[in-house]
Amino acid sequence: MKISVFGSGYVGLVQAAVLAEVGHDVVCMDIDEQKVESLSQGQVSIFEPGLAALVREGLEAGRLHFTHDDQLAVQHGQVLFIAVGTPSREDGSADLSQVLAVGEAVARYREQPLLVVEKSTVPVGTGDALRAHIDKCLLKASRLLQFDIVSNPEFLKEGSAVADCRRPDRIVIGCERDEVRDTMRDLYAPFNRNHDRILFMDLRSAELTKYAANGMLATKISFINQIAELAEHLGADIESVRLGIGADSRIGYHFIYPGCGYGGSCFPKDMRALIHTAEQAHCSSDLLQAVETINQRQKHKLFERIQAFYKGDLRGKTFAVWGLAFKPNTDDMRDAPSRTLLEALWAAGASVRAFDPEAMQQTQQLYPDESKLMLMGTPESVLPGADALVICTEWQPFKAPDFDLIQQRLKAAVIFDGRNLYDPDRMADKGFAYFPIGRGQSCNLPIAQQTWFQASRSA
Ligand SMILES: NC(=O)c1ccc[n+]([C@@H]2O[C@H](COP(=O)([O-])OP(=O)(O)OC[C@H]3O[C@@H](n4cnc5c(N)ncnc54)[C@H](O)[C@@H]3O)[C@@H](O)[C@H]2O)c1
Ligand SMILES: O=c1ccn([C@@H]2O[C@H](COP(=O)(O)OP(=O)(O)O[C@H]3O[C@H](CO)[C@@H](O)[C@H](O)[C@H]3O)[C@@H](O)[C@H]2O)c(=O)[nH]1
Repeated sequence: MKISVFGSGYVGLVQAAVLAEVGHDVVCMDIDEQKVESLSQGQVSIFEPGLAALVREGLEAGRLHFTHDDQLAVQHGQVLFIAVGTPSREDGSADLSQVLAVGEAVARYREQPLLVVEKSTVPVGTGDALRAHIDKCLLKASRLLQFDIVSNPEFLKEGSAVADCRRPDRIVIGCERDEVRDTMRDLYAPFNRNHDRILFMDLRSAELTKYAANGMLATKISFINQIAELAEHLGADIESVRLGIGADSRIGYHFIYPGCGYGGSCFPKDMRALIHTAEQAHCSSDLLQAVETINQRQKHKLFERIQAFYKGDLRGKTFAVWGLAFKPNTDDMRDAPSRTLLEALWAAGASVRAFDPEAMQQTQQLYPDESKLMLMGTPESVLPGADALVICTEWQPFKAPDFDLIQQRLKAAVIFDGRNLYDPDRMADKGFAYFPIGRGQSCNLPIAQQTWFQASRSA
């Protein structure tokens, strides 16, 4: 099938490459000329396991093409995916200007019937608004076009985007006509062989499904982080609690890892947009707001812990940071919790030496001032002379490090762990002052709480 994909970011590029892999003839369009140029030569600027090889295979097979010519791209496919950005506006709502711009290109250049598929995450009602926008543009240009709007939200996770697209848990399709359903079923047939993963529904339900999925996942994270805070204050261990609740199959082990808050390009933005949508619809959004508030607090947790340990004076101190990307296996720094930490440390007069296996270039572009941030080539090289080690992202190589080496190189054996990678008892045995998240007595409680805790234990 001939397919056009607008946007060659994490979603558009992966979708285009995976569709080309199964035999579709795909043209991927982006307004970023430099990106198009590099992609046409098989150079992928984002880090996503398996993606670069897949793009090169698609190019070599002649089934994947990149262009910045919107006319060519609009005219190519019988199905056109919109995978452009939908960033937050100041009031939290989703900025749909990139989506509407694609609609304008459709109205300007398309002559044959077309399925316009929303792949971007867009608020409920966007499908209707997009249809009205295209109709308005057509009317203005005195043109006629037969087109349908389909909602087909994307659920891929960064770091496993190719695998998620090849084997989706479900394929949600919101549309209105049987003929459209048949085309979408044909398009996704290679991904739907072993059991039927396609869920057809109406447009608005499909749009809401995407936000509800992210809302549910974000809620799980803020829930466990709130319980982690409680565990700290009560002298309980959140890691035992996590296992204890995860064993209940109704709860499960997924997405209940406590940490230094959720980040990335999706959860924070989509939670804000969902809250905005609820407000616009005069519905309550208390739960969603609480999830966001808890997350904001959680992102400051590491800094607060560090500040408490050094009694509020961080001037002249240096911190070694492991992990900058918002999660492992990506180089994405969008809304990464590490950024909250770095910026707070700098504001308090400290400097940072940091390492991340993939996000160094992105970080360098964001924070070029070397007097504040020194980016080093290995995890070990950030340690010499640093006052403490801080862990923001749970990359594999950080999970079993050489603790003797850490101890030798740091000024003092102090670790603040935003991802609970190590066993507190073993760390104490090794002579570390170790501060994880939600692990009872190891969490550097303020003195008043420690006194209360000790008193309540001996009572
Ligand atoms: N990143 C994820 O993990 C993920 C997962 C699921 C859904 N989503 C959603 O998918 C959408 C895209 O996300 P992303 O992370 O791929 O964004 P991105 O910023 O990585 O990529 C968007 C791309 O669209 C291009 N673009 C902008 N306007 C354009 C236009 N008019 N025509 C063609 N290209 C245009 C940009 O140059 C950019 O390359 C968002 O709505 C996001 O919420 C993202
Ligand atoms: O138990 C957990 C799981 C995740 N996180 C954090 O949550 C954030 C998001 O993680 P993840 O969901 O794995 O990454 P994303 O790539 O942002 O994917 C989410 O956002 C995408 C964009 O909408 C959706 O498509 C995916 O289904 C959804 O998982 C990261 O900062 C993680 O560190 C935790 O703190 N604890």
